[in-house]
Amino acid sequence: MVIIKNLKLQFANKIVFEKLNLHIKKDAITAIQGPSGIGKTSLFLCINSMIRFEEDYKLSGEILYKKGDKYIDVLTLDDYEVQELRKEIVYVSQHPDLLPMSIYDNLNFFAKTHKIKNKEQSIIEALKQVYLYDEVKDILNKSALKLSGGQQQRLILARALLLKPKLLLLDEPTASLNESLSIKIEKMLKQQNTTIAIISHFKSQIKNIADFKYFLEGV
Ligand SMILES: Nc1ncnc2c1ncn2[C@@H]1O[C@H](COP(=O)(O)OP(=O)(O)OP(=O)(O)O)[C@@H](O)[C@H]1O
Repeated sequence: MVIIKNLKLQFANKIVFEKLNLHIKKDAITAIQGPSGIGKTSLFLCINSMIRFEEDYKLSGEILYKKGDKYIDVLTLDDYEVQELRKEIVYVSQHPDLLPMSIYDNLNFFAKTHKIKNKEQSIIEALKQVYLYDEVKDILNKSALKLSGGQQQRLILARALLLKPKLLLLDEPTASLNESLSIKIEKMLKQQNTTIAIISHFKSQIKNIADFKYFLEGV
């Protein structure tokens, strides 16, 4: 689904990674590990091309993404093509980036822009998938920013699942959750019929869900 060849990323004069080669296989879960600051989040931002919003960066190599039955190189896309790409590749940040709106509207906004069918039912389903529905069903019109860290993290995961992405990039998706919720979320992710790449520093999590593993090492 994604083939990364000889990727090099640099901010100003600092090389983050180079000669990076990696495959994200369709319908499998690929785990990305590595020490703090090695470039895991930056790698995800390269894959969905959000890196282009950063200042003073240089990116070279190839990120081949299978769109339909042909591969496109993410590095060569124009802004419109990138916008379209982000409907298929959804990134879930480790820092919940919720909008200053109600819980419901945080989902509804994206459901509308992505033209999700059976919107209301799909929103409820997504909240149930992340084990949040029972906690928020009576406060759906309250601000999402008032939720706890763990609830916010599950809400942005629900938002991503709602969009039914072809590739889901998860950056430490359970970092703010307790162990029992983390295990439930892991099981749910394992049952998804989608391609997932996940950054995680939890060895047990990687053991539980990863089909393939990569460990990023310093340059
Ligand atoms: N916009 C930026 N401008 C300059 N340097 C940056 C920028 N974004 C990230 N970096 C640097 O690039 C390196 C990789 O950062 P990144 O966040 O990708 O690492 P990470 O492996 O995800 O770390 P962590 O596990 O702590 O989240 C770090 O040294 C970071 O300071």
